[in-house]
Amino acid sequence: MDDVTFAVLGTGGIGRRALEVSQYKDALTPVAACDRHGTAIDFDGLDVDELLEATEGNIDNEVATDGGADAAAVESGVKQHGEDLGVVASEQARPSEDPIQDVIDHGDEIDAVLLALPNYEHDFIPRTAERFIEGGYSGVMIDVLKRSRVIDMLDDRREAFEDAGITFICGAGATPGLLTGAAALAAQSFVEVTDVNIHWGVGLKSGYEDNRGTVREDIAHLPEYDIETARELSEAEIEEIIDDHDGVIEFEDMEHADDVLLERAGICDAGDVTVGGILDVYNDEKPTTTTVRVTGRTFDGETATNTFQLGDETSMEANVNGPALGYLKAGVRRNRAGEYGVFGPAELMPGF
Ligand SMILES: NC(=O)c1ccc[n+]([C@@H]2O[C@H](COP(=O)([O-])OP(=O)(O)OC[C@H]3O[C@@H](n4cnc5c(N)ncnc54)[C@H](O)[C@@H]3O)[C@@H](O)[C@H]2O)c1
Repeated sequence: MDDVTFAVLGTGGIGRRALEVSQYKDALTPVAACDRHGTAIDFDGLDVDELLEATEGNIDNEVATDGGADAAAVESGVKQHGEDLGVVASEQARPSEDPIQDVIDHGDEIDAVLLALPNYEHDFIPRTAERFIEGGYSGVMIDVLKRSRVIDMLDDRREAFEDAGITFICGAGATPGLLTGAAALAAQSFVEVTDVNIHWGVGLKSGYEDNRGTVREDIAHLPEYDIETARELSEAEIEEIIDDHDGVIEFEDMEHADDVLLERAGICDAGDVTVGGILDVYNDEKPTTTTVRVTGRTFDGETATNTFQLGDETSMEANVNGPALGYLKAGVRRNRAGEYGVFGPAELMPGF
């Protein structure tokens, strides 16, 4: 594959690790990275080591997207070791009033854009995609979002993506993402899939501080919260919730887009997919083995369950960013072949 230049929008817990993992993938050159405060751009390739070192312990994960920081964000205080906030701590970055626009303005030199942005506002990623369309971008866009409803919002823009020449890959992290793809592969033994169960275990290897955005969004999946109420929680309230659960939070029946992504790939009905998991905020070790179970009927009348498990040693960061960058490359191949529109991770696997 020819060289692929890519940008990362959001250099929080996920975006920073995406830059790091990209160093181990062939033909991928990170040329731009931004957060809410600034942009680093270098078409010879960003110095990822410098950027990671400068932003270590200095992640901007304010509870804000483009709506401005609110009181909870200010109170949370970005963990800072220098004068500069987030990516601008790197000598390669410049402060910016509109970092995403900086990337859009250089879009003709960027083959793919990885959106490692928060999902506090469900339409933030679709709106960001629209800005790329308006800015004349034609390339690959890929996100690692979790919520089912956002897939529909992206689908609503399918024609606009097609007209623009954009190949949009949605829900391509770990779950949804890697595990959705695994379910699609496991389903190939069957002529009818009756049940897909995804149960994940995450121990936060890189620690709570670096993953505050993801933990807050996960709390929104607890029955007593939603995305709005989780957004309003102060840092102290989040820590109280974590303590109330002794650091181990269990989730059932989550709104994870694996369901709609498997349905749109024709594998099963969204209603036949259940997702749950256990998050251990304070420990490296996974509280349970991440397992995908796909149950179905074979052409010759047997009923069986195909099971896929992740190794317990694989971190959340490894399971999100390896697949995200792999799907990014798959997207670039499609884009270069002239295939545009919206694709989920299951559609990039063997189909029915
Ligand atoms: N699919 C999966 O398996 C999976 C797993 C983990 C996380 N995620 C998702 O990944 C996303 C990112 O998570 P995270 O932990 O890195 O979050 P984070 O809060 O640590 O980082 C978010 C980044 O986005 C930046 N940002 C916000 N608004 C911006 C704007 N207007 N312009 C430019 N940058 C902006 C912030 O500055 C920050 O750098 C979340 O939506 C999370 O749910 C998915």
